[in-house]
Amino acid sequence: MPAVKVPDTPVEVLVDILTKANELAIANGHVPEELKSQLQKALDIASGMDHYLEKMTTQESEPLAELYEKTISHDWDKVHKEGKTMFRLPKECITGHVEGQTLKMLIHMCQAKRVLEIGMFTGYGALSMAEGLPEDGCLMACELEPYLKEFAQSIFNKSPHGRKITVKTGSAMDTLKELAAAGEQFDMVFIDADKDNYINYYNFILDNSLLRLRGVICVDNTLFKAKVYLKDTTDSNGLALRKFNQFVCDDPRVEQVILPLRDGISVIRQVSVALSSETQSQITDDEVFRGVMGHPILDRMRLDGKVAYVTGAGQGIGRAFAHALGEAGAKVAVVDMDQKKAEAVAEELHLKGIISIAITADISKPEDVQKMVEDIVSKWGTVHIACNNAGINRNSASEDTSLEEWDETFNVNLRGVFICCQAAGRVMLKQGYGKIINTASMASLIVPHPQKQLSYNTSKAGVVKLTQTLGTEWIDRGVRVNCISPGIVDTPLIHSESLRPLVQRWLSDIPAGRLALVTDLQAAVVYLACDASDYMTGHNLVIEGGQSLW
Ligand SMILES: C[S@@+](CC[C@H](N)C(=O)[O-])C[C@H]1O[C@@H](n2cnc3c(N)ncnc32)[C@H](O)[C@@H]1O
Repeated sequence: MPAVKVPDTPVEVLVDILTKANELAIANGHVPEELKSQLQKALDIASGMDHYLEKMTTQESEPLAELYEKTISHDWDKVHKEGKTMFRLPKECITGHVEGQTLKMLIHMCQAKRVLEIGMFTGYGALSMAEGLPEDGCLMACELEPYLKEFAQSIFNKSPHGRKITVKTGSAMDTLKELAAAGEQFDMVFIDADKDNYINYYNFILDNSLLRLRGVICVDNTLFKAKVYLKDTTDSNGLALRKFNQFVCDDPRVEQVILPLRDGISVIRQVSVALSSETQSQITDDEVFRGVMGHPILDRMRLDGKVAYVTGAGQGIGRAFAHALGEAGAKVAVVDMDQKKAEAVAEELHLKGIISIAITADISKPEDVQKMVEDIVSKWGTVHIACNNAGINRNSASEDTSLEEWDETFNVNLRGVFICCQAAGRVMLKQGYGKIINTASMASLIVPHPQKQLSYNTSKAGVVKLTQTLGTEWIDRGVRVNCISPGIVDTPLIHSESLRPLVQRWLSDIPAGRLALVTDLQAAVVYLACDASDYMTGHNLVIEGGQSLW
């Protein structure tokens, strides 16, 4: 879509002045050539900028382009004269392409899920921001004019992101009061309504905690056609914005920058305020108040810079663990007997920007395990997180269980896990730090039925005892060993011919009323892998929808 210029930004004012000066210079025979050439150059620089920004900024989506087109071609005078809008709305109100994409980028950068917009107009900014929100994100747009809600809604309905937007008509201040009374909070607030009220909106948001800790306030038009800094300004909006900018600049609760984009966008974030002596006497200023090392709890669960491996990561629980550890920031070695599966999962992680490698290893073979650990150490220097997850399950009545089946199960489930713990543990003990997370099973606590799986149950009980023993033996050298005991997980393993008919039977034994999903286990592995769980060792973390309690 061809870019339509929105007038009245500092750059546009500059272009206007330079154009006039240039015309005067050309018309006046006494102006030196050198001055004319410099003027032309200044005009080229100023007039080319907006066009270049439009061209180099990611193109807007179809619905946004339609919204823009519909807004600028609408007869706003007519609808006002017909009494459909309270005020005559200038089409230049619209945020537009470059600013819309900037807002969308800010949404991504602060990972916002809940956004508040004050002053929606036809919804260009709202839809741009909604496009940047995750699927379960939401945007509340405040707009005085009911006519605009209908206008915008017809286009929101054409976008898959439109359903994230709720429009609240009426005075924005009334809506803010309602939201505060309901205890609502937002990750980002975009203020773009009546300029005289900017300070009131801003103060209300901060005073009533409508902005969550680490949230961001963006404010539009804060350069207001350069009037905020031109000495001869008499325009009331220009003066209101000058006052607003100074107020925010002097406010110790926040930091701000004004981006000289279009008509100026202020980006404001809250900072923790130095405590006054009066407040200091009322509160306990410790790590609970400030966060351990200054980190809020969710940040303490991040695994940035950590090196992890997950065995049996080619599918099911292991794959989910590999994704979870990677999403939390760790580099992940995806280990599986099946090379293709390991490579496929490593590729999935890579597509999500997670650093990963695929390693083929049979964990029942000590030489494979040794090589696995050596490969990881030679690639990434160490191992911090060892997820010993690979396991097998065979079914047979105990009186018929062969020694082959017993040995095969124990070789992977217990001996294999021990070999992995030992190989990774040696690296970890040497560096005085490590997190080992073994996959045990609810079968370590109860005897799942009616299927018969003696060797599996016994081997998993062994994993718990192995975990308890290593967990207590190694904790004083910085290595924590814990295990996770999932209930019956909906993985390819249980879709075998023999197990499928048992699913209904199992469901009646599970208080949660459903099988576990691999995603139900992901937070647990991240928790056990992160420093926030440092005081936990030798623990069996049971995640079974309550099944072991019935
Ligand atoms: C600059 S436009 C907003 C542009 C919009 N953010 C966009 O992305 O295109 C300002 C809007 O604020 C609305 N407005 C003005 N005063 C208001 C108030 N007190 N409460 C709610 N909305 C208001 C106007 O009707 C107008 O639609």
